[in-house]
Amino acid sequence: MTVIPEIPTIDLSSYIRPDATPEERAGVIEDVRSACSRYGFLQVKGHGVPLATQREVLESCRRLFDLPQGVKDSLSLKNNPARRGYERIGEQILDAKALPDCKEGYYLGREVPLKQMGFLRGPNQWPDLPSEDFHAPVTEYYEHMLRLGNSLVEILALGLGHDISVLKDFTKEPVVNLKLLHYPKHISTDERQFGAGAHTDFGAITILLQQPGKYGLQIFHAPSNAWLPVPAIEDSLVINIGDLVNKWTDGKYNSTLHRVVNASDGDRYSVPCFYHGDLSATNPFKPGDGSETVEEHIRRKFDISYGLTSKS
Ligand SMILES: O=C(O)CCC(=O)C(=O)O
Ligand SMILES: [Fe+2]
Repeated sequence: MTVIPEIPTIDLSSYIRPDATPEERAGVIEDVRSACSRYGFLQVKGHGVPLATQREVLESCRRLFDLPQGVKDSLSLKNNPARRGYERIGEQILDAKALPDCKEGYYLGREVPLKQMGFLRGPNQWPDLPSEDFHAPVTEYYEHMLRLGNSLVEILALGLGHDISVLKDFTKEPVVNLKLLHYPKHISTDERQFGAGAHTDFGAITILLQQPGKYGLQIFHAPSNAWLPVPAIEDSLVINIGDLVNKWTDGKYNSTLHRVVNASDGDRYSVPCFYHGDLSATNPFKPGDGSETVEEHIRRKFDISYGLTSKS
């Protein structure tokens, strides 16, 4: 009988703490390496993101998605070359064999001036909510994601046997985007309906905050041919490898198929943070391998999932 494993939980404080010893850091690097090569998924605690900040950003999700539909639609990502803003229910198709996703979302990222606007970079679209209810908590969470994302890519590179200097171009001006998500209660009886259809993430790595207790995320475990639920535990963040790192490591670090079916008895909120990296970077682990740039790779996958053309 195949034993269905649990996704490992790793305490990152032994790497992040300024006084962590080289042995402690090496232990974390090895644990992350093993989790990435076995599952492509892990959970982390000791990540340094205050619990109050996590709670506030989830509250901000609720406030945003509670706005009237017309207000949300006026902030649509489809009118925005930077792809910042609102996605309505059914607007994204993550699995072409399933029905459109039963979720609504909202993309945000680093504030880039209008004159430098381009794919995945530009000014954010801010909803008309008091700053303390939305802008401030979301920005605070975002700053933590930047810091944590940078530590994680460092840990990944070290685990692959590289010096962190290989990340110079990749982390120069990294595109790191947040997506606020809302899954309404799952009421469909159609087995092709998911909150998020089965997919792998497009970028380098994803850091996911789930609303505590609101199960729904499942990852595909190929050896046991089973979908494993990922626990939604307070103060625990889920990290997963995206297609870029999968490609750059020839599958050594796997981007694992996952999907969401809201298993709770009500709304479920979550906040993935997609660390894509500098858009002009290519494979930091094998320079000059002729691979696509980060931008070419993400643009292709992202725009297809929204039925957008890849020109603007
Ligand atoms: O909501 C979740 O738990 C996961 C979302 C996800 O997989 C994604 O947005 O790529
Ligand atoms: Fe995902």
